[in-house]
Amino acid sequence: MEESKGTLAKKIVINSVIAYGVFGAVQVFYRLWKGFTVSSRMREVLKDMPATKGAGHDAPAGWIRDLQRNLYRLHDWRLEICEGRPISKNLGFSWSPAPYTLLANDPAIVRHILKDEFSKYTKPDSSIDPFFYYFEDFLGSGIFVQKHGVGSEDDGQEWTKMRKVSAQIFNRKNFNSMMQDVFIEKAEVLRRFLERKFVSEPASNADAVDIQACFFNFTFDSIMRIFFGEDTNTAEGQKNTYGQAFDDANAASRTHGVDSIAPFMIFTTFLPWPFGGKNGGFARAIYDFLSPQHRQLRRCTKILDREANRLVKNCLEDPKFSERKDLLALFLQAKFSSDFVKQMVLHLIIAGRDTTACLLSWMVYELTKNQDVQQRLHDEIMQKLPPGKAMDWKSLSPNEMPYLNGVIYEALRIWPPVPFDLKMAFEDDVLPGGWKVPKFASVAFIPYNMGRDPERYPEPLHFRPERWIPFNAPPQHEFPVFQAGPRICLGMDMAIFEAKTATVELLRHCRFEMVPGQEITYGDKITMDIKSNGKEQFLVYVKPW
Ligand code: HEM
Repeated sequence: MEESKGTLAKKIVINSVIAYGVFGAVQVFYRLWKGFTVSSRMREVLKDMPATKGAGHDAPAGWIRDLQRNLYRLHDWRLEICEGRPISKNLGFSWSPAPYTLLANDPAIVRHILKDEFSKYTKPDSSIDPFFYYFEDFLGSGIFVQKHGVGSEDDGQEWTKMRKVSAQIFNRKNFNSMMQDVFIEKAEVLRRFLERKFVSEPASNADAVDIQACFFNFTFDSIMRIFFGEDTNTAEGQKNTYGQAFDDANAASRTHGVDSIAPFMIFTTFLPWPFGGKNGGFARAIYDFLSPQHRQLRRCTKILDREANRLVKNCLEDPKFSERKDLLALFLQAKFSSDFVKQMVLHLIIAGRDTTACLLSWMVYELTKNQDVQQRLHDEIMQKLPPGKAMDWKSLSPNEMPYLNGVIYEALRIWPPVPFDLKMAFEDDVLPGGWKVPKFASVAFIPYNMGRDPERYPEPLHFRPERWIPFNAPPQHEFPVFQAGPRICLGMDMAIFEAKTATVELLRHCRFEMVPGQEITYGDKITMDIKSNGKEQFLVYVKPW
């Protein structure tokens, strides 16, 4: 009796293992078959579109090796492989819909995906794109990762709500005037800090200032006050828990996202549920658990959450709550839940802080390379807005300060803070020019390439603010540095105003010179920062005029 019970249990175990083996094999086979069918169809639809330029780029995933070799100069590589083609393709794997990417440089196509057929193209699906999956892990489900249109489960209602609420608050007059005062005050703090670093000839390396770090501190301090009503002073070296956790989480989500591209493909395609499958199953949970980067991400998101709770609580308990004009208070006064508000604010920080700091860093880089431009800009500032004269939206407008405006636009053109961006097609489509797009292909628009197109901008690498005088705002789809269409950047005016304020305040007093011996390139983040001799920094000497 005992023996037959044991034999029965053994049989059950063996049969279960066999059944699971068959079930698993069927799953994997089904996924491969489905992936193969979808990707064959994508290739068929794309057969008339040229591949990007490069050996092997015609073959499925044939460009990946070339990409790996060129990662350190990614944007210039893209410029070369797309040259002269309104759109070109990078075919994905034969057994998966990922990563089929179409690289567009033609304004008509950009307009089509971002505006005319807006509802067909949205954020990539995190079950196809691991990078996006970890971005969501870090950012939760705020405005940046919300889908719209046919690719979203709620027909874009959540995104519409977030966009509406933030747009109303961004347009409020009192919020805008508060913003203006904060930027001016924080720019003054930075200027005083830099004046303490003044050097005379000859300067030594010990006197060098990492101006990029200064700009990241400036934009962080400004945003903390505008969004949270919190007074931080990282510009003068003060440490800040929220800022540190934010930077560390951002870096960890990116590194872990890139590292997990290959394991993600294996878990989702070759492992049966529940060990693998959609979103990677247990295998992915274990992989994440064992990864130091992912542990770092979890640790930081906990800190961010704790800090955000503290800020929300302080705000609600503030006796002056009803008079406060920071974004957090405005959201809470409008009775949005604190969870919604925490996410919104986190997204606005990621949207607004690094982008503007990158713009200012590249602008100073160009000013150090083009001392005649720096001199002319200083002259305009001393003539129109000398020290002591107040700045506001009007006095910084393109009409009042055309050269300053030209300098900012020229920096945005050559060094767009978001140099590359993509959307995923959630329906078959046909682009202007007759190019067919299959469902699940990603379509990228590339401000870096478009700003360096010699037909639109002759001698594109020459920094010439005069190109923008007199100023006619470029059509969004021809200059998609802030994106275009219904999802155009909400903070565009704020960013340009912030950059102008800082530029005027600094250039009134300080002159910048590049520290010699730096090999300047860009980093590999979503926002393009400066790398000098392999480090994320840009060293300058600060001198009086
Ligand atoms: C030079 C500075 C800036 C640049 C170049 C820039 C660029 C962009 C780009 C390219 C996008 C589209 C991203 C995507 O959905 O794929 C975007 C979206 C957005 N930006 Fe900016 N941005 C800048 C500054 C700011 C600032 C200061 C804020 C305000 C906090 C801000 C708020 C937003 C928001 C909320 C979105 C999402 C809009 C939506 O999805 O509906 N940005 N920005």
